Amino acid sequence: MIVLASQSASRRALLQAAQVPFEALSPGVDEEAAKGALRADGLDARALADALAELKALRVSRRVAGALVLGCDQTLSLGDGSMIDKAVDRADAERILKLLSGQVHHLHSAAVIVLNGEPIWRHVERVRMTVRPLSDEFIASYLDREWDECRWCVGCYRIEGPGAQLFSRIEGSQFAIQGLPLLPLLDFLRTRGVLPS
Ligand SMILES: Nc1nc2c(ncn2[C@H]2C[C@H](O)[C@@H](COP(=O)(O)OP(=O)(O)OP(=O)(O)O)O2)c(=O)[nH]1
Repeated sequence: MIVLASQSASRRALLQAAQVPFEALSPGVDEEAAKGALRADGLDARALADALAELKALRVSRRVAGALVLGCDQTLSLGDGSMIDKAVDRADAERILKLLSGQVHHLHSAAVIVLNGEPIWRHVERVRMTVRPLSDEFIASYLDREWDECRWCVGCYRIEGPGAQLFSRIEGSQFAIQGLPLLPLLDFLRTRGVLPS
C-alpha cells in the first residue's frame, strides 16, 4: 500500500487502473504560493515540478509514519523556457491554446516518493508535445465542448479525450501527460515489494 498525496482524480484513476494499492490524502499545500516562491528562486519547469511533487509528499509523509508517500506535479514550458499555468477562466484557456497553436511545448510530469520525511525516489518525465495550427474557430468550438473538463488540466487538454485533436505529434508517455510517470513508478514499487515482480 502507498499513500497518494494528491486530490487529482486523474492520478487516482491511473493508479486504480494499474492496480496499485493506495489511499489518497490531500497534501493541503498552497501550490500557487509555493510555485511563486520556487520560481522566484529561479527554478525551471522541470525542477519546479520536481520540487512541488516533493513538497506534497513531504507534507503528507509527516502524517503517515512508515508509509511510502507519492507526490506528483506537472508543469508546462514553451520553447523559450517560459511556463504556462492552468487557465484561470475560459478566456485564459483561449489565450493559452492560441499560444500553443503550431508550436512545440514540453510537459514535465514529476513524481517523488517520501518515506518518514526523506525523499527516497524521484522521476521527472518530459513529454514533447507538437500542437497543430489551431484556428480561432476550432479553439472556440473545442472549449465549448471541453472547458468544463479540461479546466483542471495544465495545458487545457485531456489527451485521452478531445484533447487528442490538438496534436500532430506526441513524444513521450500518455501516462505522464495524464498525471504521473507511471511505468518508472511501477518499476520502483516492484523493487519495494509493493507490486509483484
Ligand atoms: N485526465 C487527464 N488529466 C490531465 C491531463 N493533463 C493534465 N491532467 C491533470 C493531472 C493533474 O490532476 C492536473 C495537473 O495539475 P497538478 O499537477 O497541479 O495536480 P492537481 O492540482 O490536479 O492535483 P494535486 O496537486 O496532485 O493534488 O492536470 C490529461 O491529458 N488528462
